[in-house]
Amino acid sequence: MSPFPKSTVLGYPRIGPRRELKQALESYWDGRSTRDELDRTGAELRERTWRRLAELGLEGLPSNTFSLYDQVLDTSVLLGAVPARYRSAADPYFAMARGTEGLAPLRMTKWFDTNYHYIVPEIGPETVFKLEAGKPLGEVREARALGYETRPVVLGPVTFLLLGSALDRLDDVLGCYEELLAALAAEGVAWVQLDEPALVGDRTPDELAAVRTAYDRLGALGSRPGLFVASYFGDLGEALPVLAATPVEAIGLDLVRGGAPVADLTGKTVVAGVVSGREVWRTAPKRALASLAALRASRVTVSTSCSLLHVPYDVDAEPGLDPALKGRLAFAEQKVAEVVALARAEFHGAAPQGPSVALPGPVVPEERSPYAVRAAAQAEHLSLPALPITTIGSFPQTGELRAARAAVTAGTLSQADYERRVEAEIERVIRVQERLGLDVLVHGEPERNDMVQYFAEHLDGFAVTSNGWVQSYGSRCTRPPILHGDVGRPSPITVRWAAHAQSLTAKPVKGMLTGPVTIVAWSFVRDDLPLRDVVFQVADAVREEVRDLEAAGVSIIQVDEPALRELLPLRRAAQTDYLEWAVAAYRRATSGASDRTQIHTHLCYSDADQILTAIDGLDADVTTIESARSGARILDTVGSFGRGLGPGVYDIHSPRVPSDAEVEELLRRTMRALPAERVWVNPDCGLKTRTYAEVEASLANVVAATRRLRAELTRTAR
Ligand code: MET
Ligand SMILES: [Zn+2]
Repeated sequence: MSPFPKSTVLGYPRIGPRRELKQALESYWDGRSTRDELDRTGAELRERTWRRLAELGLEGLPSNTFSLYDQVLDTSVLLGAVPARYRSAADPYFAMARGTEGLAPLRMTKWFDTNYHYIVPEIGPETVFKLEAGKPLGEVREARALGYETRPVVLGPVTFLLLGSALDRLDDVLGCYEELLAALAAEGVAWVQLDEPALVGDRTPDELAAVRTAYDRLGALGSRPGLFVASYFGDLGEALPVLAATPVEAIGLDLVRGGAPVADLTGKTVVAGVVSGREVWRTAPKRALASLAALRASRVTVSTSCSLLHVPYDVDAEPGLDPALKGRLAFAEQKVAEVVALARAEFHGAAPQGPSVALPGPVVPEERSPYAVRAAAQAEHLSLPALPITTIGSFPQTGELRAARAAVTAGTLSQADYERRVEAEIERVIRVQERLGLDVLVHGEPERNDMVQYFAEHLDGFAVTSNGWVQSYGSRCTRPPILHGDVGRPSPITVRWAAHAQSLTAKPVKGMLTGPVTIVAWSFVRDDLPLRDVVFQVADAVREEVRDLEAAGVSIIQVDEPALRELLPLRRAAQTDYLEWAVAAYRRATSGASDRTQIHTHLCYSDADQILTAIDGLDADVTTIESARSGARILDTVGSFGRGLGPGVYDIHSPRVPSDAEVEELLRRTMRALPAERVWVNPDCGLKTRTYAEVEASLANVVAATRRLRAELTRTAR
């Protein structure tokens, strides 16, 4: 077996340095280009990545890290786990990812504690696993034709099955992996990378036994490539000795988030993740070299702590960043260079230091009255109908709006003209909602490029990038701001837009803020302060904004915390502490509101079991939460909290317009579980990725369904 290369990365961004893949996908989905054209863009991006990694001096190049949508979905396809209902679609792959006219997409959820979303494998008793190895083999051949030998990266069997809640199918799936390894060996592939990030969480003895079974069995294969099992996002803990006792030749460790391995790994290659794939700060060379030196292994390879999928491409594509800050930053390209330098032990000099530490003041939230008192004050102040209909905040981000923002940046549109356009868009959004008959209106967030970036642009202590895109799901990317110093709010941020919207209508307009945990979760954060202190600084800024909105006459304020679960530590031992301070930060941000101001919060997933107490602890008057795609479970859990609840009545991730009958059915389900006076009606999430045609048709059906149920309520009341 050839030795493992001295330097590698676990994966690389794939959306393209100028988001070429995004453009190509969206053009294909809109029917403006062919599948061939899409595939050509894919091939160009793969070629560019391999060439760049080789130019930078990286020895071990990965392949099969490209994906047209998602690497977990690719694994479902690789193993033949394509549910029967998608097989006859024109393009089954994208039908699973995005749905079609008549077909809902597969479920999507967040990838461990990142903001990347994957498509959840759907595995049932009827699933027949069958290897379809075209993609990994194709990429190996494609790279070889360009002169590069690569290491295909495939999601490992244990993590794949855990994500699909089907570990009982291990035996069947291992048959496919055996076939895959044999095919790769026949192709002359020296090493394969099997990703097992699920092993850094708490695993049961049965699950650890599955790890042993899987890798003993794959290791026993006669003809196979070297096996490199990569873990990331934390410490392998108990899984490390299990894995080390199997015949796998190389083990990948996240030495940024995880601790130094206790096990003696003599006989193995350790692929040491000392360059963070999650953060944008330059690697401190002393620390990295010390972790490398501490390893007891037969061979050590320098690597990233996880795939570089989670950082942008290139700091040098950021001419607008302050040079002092730039000197502290490393994006994917710079991180590859760091890996190479560390592997050559040529890493000299210290990474430049950030600003000095400033601690936030003492945390003493001023509590609001108990819910019953608040609810009475709000009922009197707001006089809403039964089953109030609202939305989550954003309305379609039209091409005109995006073009106008680009024109301001380019200097061809004045700030004043831009602001007039935003006001016109707010008026349009208000009129649409009035015409449809919604009860609590929103201004539509047209001024926001993004729910975190917009706040970052208006707060001290943050920098924003112009090209720092990171993939969130499918073709969607975000540009996480960089929180590099102390946070402050020099002046009100959203008040003028909310006040403008309220001036246009007699109905209540809900003010929209992003919560402190989410702002931090979706930013790259300074690493010289505990995360908790950073979140409290942001909470104080949000608190000032809440107070100013209230003072401007806004009676309902939504503070979104869709990322609350995302920062949850993967291991239970650390979770309680996190949830305590996260809840405290939210309450600090919202508790300055008076009793008659209604505080809403919004979470975009229903798989909330781990954080139920925390959601309760937020003490929001109304919680809107995703639920349309995932059944009634939320009703049994969050439904028991005794405050307002709006389980989403339709999925906004797909262009599909829900029928009124469908919405009615979901509403009936909610009303069987909750007293009517606590039920709110709303979509699963914000509408900014949809078109006006989709939004108006969908909301019209929501209103029709709600009105039928309201009429029934009035009849039973009589
Ligand atoms: C990801 S949650 C989004 C909430 C935000 N208020 C919106 O509607 O876009
Ligand atoms: Zn949402």
